[in-house]
Amino acid sequence: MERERKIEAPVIECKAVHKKFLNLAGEEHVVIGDIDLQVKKNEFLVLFGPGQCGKTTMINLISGLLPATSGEITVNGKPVTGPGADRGVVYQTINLFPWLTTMGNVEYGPKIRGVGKEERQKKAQYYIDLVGLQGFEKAYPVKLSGGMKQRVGIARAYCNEPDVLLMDEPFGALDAQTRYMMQEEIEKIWQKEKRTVIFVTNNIEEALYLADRIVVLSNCPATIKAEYKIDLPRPRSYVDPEFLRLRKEITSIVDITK
Ligand SMILES: Nc1ncnc2c1ncn2[C@@H]1O[C@H](COP(=O)(O)OP(=O)(O)OP(=O)(O)O)[C@@H](O)[C@H]1O
Repeated sequence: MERERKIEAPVIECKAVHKKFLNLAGEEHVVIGDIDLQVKKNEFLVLFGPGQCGKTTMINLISGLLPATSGEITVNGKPVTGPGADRGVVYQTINLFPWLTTMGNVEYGPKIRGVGKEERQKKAQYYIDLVGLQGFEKAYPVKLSGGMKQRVGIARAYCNEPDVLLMDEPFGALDAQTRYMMQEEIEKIWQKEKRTVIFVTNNIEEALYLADRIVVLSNCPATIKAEYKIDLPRPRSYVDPEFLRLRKEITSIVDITK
């Protein structure tokens, strides 16, 4: 019984999380209403919502970059009080170090944590191979396409071996074709190297392709509008009738919140 309870304990837990900012006029602007959210181990959770609803703010709160105004966020039972190696973040803006090669970028985290060269480069090579960048270890970001840079960002996040991966519209800046390709890639990577993921998008196809569960957020201030458990077999087809039905249903829910 005790063992079962432990297996079921959520990796990420948000309890009545509330966030407000002061705008330039000094007025309070509530961005996150009270959000309660639990994410299970190795679950691929998609936060889906309209533009400017507060998705990035949620990622910043869970990553520890921003403090919540009230409420509590825990990761593996420990309150989030700032950034930590247990949470890796992949951003839409590809923020690689331009002066470092692919290998240099991917091994960066273990390097600053003092992991020896041989061990960290072996680990980095594993993740470089995992994201399909073998042969580009010595390339600098300037020589890589947008999709390849995002692969480096994913390998870099994975190389820290975090419990949780937070992905904030990682494919939002890519062209449509590359975006489809990267959706397929991230699904394969996650199948091979399971992690607890929170993935932010405002693209319903992307959400349905990737999610175990989609949490639909309302317009700002963000609250949870609806949740969908997505049981479609993987890899998914964008033209599967159930995929298309869910796409229509979820899109209509987002529209009526406007
Ligand atoms: N540091 C800040 N100070 C003041 N207001 C902020 C701050 N960060 C975000 N906001 C405001 O919070 C609201 C939600 O922003 P956020 O970036 O979280 O939304 P989003 O859903 O990620 O948007 P998008 O889909 O366009 O990326 C916006 O109105 C934004 O201006």
